[in-house]
Amino acid sequence: MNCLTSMRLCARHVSKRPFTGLPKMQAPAFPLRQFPRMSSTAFHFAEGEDAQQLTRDANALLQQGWAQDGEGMGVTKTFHFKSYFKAVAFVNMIAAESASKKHHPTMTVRIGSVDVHWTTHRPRGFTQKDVTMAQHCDRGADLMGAVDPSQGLKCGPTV
Ligand SMILES: C[C@H](O)[C@H](O)[C@H]1CNC2=NC(N)=NC(=O)C2=N1
Repeated sequence: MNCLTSMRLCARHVSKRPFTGLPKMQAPAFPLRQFPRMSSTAFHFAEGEDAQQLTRDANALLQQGWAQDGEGMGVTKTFHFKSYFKAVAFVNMIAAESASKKHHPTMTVRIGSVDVHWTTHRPRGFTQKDVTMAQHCDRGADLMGAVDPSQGLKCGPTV
């Protein structure tokens, strides 16, 4: 054991080494602000919205299977159908209401399902319009025979 590996202080080395202070703090692997988001219940309401009313409505939508989007700016839900034709008919039903209300969702159509996302672009955020349109989707889905996810048409071989 020499003077560097032992815990004993060696006057020869201690005196020759300049004091460099405490070891530098290591930066975290990623900036703390980019830490993965915990699931959050904070919606970003657009300017001018009635926050109390919108909070009640947003919570009711969450109870109906809607989920907050990643930014808290809107809500998303996937509707399932037994045929592609029904999925497309559902999209058209939403499209008709969107044209009439001048409020448009982002939709992804799959063989037996439709993803719907409601948010408001101007003013930016979640609004009563998104709530009204999401409620319209739920009513339309019931009328058009939306099914449980397990019953929806899936791509691939049937077993
Ligand atoms: C002029 C027109 O009514 C606006 O651009 C509408 C169109 N559709 C819209 N749809 C959605 N989702 N958000 C909007 O802010 C919006 N604005």
